[in-house]
Amino acid sequence: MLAKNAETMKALALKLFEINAFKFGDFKMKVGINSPVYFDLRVIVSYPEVMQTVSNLIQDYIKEHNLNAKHVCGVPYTALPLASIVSVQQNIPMLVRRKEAKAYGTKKLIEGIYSAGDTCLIVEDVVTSGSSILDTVKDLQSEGIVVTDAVVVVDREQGGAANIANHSVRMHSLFTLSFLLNTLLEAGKIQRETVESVAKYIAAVQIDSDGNFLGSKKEVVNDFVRSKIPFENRANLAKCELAKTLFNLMASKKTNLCLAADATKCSEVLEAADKCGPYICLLKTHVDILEDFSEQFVQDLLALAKRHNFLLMEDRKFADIGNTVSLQYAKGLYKISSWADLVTAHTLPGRSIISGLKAGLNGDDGVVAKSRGVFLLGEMSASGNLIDDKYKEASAKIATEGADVDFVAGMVCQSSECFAFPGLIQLTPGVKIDEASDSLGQQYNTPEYVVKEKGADIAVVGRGIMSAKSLEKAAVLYRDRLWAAYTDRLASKQ
Ligand SMILES: O=c1ccn([C@@H]2O[C@H](COP(=O)(O)O)[C@@H](O)[C@H]2O)c(=O)[nH]1
Repeated sequence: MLAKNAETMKALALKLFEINAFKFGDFKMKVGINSPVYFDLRVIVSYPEVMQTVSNLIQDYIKEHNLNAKHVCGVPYTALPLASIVSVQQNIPMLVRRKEAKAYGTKKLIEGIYSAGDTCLIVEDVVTSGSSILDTVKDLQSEGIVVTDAVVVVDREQGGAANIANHSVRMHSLFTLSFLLNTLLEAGKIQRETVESVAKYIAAVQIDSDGNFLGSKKEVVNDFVRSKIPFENRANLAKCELAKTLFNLMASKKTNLCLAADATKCSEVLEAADKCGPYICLLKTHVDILEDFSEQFVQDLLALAKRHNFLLMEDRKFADIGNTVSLQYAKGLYKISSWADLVTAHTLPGRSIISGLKAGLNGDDGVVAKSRGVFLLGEMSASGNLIDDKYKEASAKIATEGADVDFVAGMVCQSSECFAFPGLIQLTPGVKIDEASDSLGQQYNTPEYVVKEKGADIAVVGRGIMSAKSLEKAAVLYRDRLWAAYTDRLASKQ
């Protein structure tokens, strides 16, 4: 790395983390193995300043190391725009490798003007085994083009460089995974445990001299699965300030119980909030079922939340177009954005659901987006609900990718398969100790089952507490069982 670029590199590493081009969790890789760390450099096309910085660094590297070649070729598809910028700014003619030969016409695999014997420099975004680079090298070589060097943005340090070197191509990387991890550690963005568990995984999952993953022949332990990380550590990974606050509150108060205070009189909600307040991290409301809603109720509820240290979530399940959602959130009788720390929303309208909510905070009441957040619905507990795997996957993408992830505190869902990112909170409703269902489609599971088997971080309990003879005793019982299930989950081997 050039000394003059050291600061730029560090700033870029932090920016890549901020824009989710670099994330931690439990990710399925192309090679079929799960990984605790994932790079998605496809997102950088949405950040022109990041594209410019990365391509400047590639160009500096090429000049500094005299990697002169007659052509430049990006490995499809993520590296194509980077290679294009290098080509234009350095005046090096580009070659484009097709992933599939055209079914008609020339049937060429390499587009551009070249002659056998020409040299070509490869540009790639991320290298794991190096197989994508080698596929491109093979197609270039079959046209008689000479490839000796490849510049990559990130080397995951799993043996890709050696694999490529076995085919007589030198790999040069701007970033190594270790550099990125250390930069995030130094900046306080991740903890030492994160660095150690990623390093342990990378050391265990290296490729052998035949280019195969050693880890694929044995059980790979990814101890970066979110259910194995304590809440206080997950707080450091959260992109949303409210998620950080909630994780820390859960860890310090030792509770992962959310009370669904579903009552139709304000006095009943306030009574439940006062009696159960010391044992909960979150109190969930449906203010539209209150028959006597008033501004005074909001003030009283806020005072109880402060006294007993819990957050408020209005389970509004917003689902309209952005403009309507912004008005439903901030205006009307309930002025939800002025008092609810968190709200829930369906992902049915797409990403505009989040921008609509954020727009609702642009009014003149002084509430800032940093002090608010949303839980997106990824699954429902109602039997026969219409959510399928495709919808679930798309919802998880909205929660984990793009500029608005700083507003997403977590997902309302029934299982850990819904999302992998440990900086998000899984909120699971449908929890009751002694019943499996109600007469209107609600399905229940026990506290132990939802936390240990299904990955719930916070369990939502409504009638299990609200219908009990003693609200306080019921809250203590659920709090104790849920917290014990969480500590068992952390301690268990699998
Ligand atoms: O999928 C979902 C989403 C939200 N809920 C809400 O949680 C509570 C559950 O109440 P219980 O009395 O414990 O059944 C309620 O407010 C629902 O609106 C859900 O149940 N399922």
